[in-house]
Amino acid sequence: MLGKQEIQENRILCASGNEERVLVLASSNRELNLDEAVKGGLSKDNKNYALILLNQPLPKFTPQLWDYAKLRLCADGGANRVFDEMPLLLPRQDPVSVRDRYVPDVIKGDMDSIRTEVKDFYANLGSKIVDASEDQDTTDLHKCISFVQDTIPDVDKPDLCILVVGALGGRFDHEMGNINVLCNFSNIRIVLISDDCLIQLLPRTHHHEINILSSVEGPHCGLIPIATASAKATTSGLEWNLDDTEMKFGGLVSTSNMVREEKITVKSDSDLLWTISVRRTT
Ligand SMILES: Nc1ncnc2c1ncn2[C@@H]1O[C@H](COP(=O)(O)OP(=O)(O)OP(=O)(O)O)[C@@H](O)[C@H]1O
Ligand SMILES: Cc1ncc(C[n+]2csc(CCO)c2C)c(N)n1
Repeated sequence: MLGKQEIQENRILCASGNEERVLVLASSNRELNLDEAVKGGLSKDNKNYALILLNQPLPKFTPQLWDYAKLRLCADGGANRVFDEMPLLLPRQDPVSVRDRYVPDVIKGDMDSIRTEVKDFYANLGSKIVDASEDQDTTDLHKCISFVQDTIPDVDKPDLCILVVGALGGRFDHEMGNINVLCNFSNIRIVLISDDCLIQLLPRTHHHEINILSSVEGPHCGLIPIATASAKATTSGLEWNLDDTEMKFGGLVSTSNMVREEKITVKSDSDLLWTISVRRTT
């Protein structure tokens, strides 16, 4: 019954305790936002997110997300991106020392995209290399999420969040595969982040309260039924709210909606994707 569902606060990306969203601010104003994050209680010790980097151009705030992550994984060719692009994202630092400092904890995938020199480089610096080439039925992102799920101690799981960069804006089959992973692991808080938007799954099992940090995100947003039609979805805080409204492909899906309040509430009888734009100031 919807009325009895537990409320799931969206604690992905807000100021105190929701620092990843603050870190996304780095795309517009790095100094201010990191200050803000520290004021919000940010320290390297209280992070509980894993960062997964895919084989796509790295968003410009990747170094900030990296610095505060508890575990950093590259999905196969994602390691090439860290090797090639981290020095470019930090142009004022010595490229050799950037490479030596930004070493993934884990590289996992079917290993058909990572270059040998990159694999050897990170293996020598202590990365755990997991060759899962025998599995040709799940994507490298899926393999990495499984790794996190199997590795994080149970005590940390309730707060676990996985941030994924490089999931959007590329090949459509890959993008759909990446979104499918949100559905494969609907019990884990996974956020796909790009320079343009965030995407996460809102499972039907919860009522959701999404705290908007309007200095970094919005106003454009969307709610999209993903696995099946939503017979009834109800929202508050949006320009075009739903009121026990049906949503389905071939009918209504809520795109080009706008955030109107700091807190958005969502309930639905089927899983929905929530997406919101990331602000650009440059
Ligand atoms: N163009 C893209 N768009 C979106 N996601 C991508 C894209 N390319 C790669 N990825 C993501 O990065 C992960 C690792 O990429 P990589 O190129 O190593 O995968 P792959 O399995 O070798 O891909 P391919 O299907 O091209 O053989 C993929 O599992 C996917 O999640
Ligand atoms: C029905 C079906 N379609 C596509 C693939 C191919 N595939 C899906 S994930 C993956 C691994 C990519 O690293 C590969 C090759 C499959 N196995 N089954």
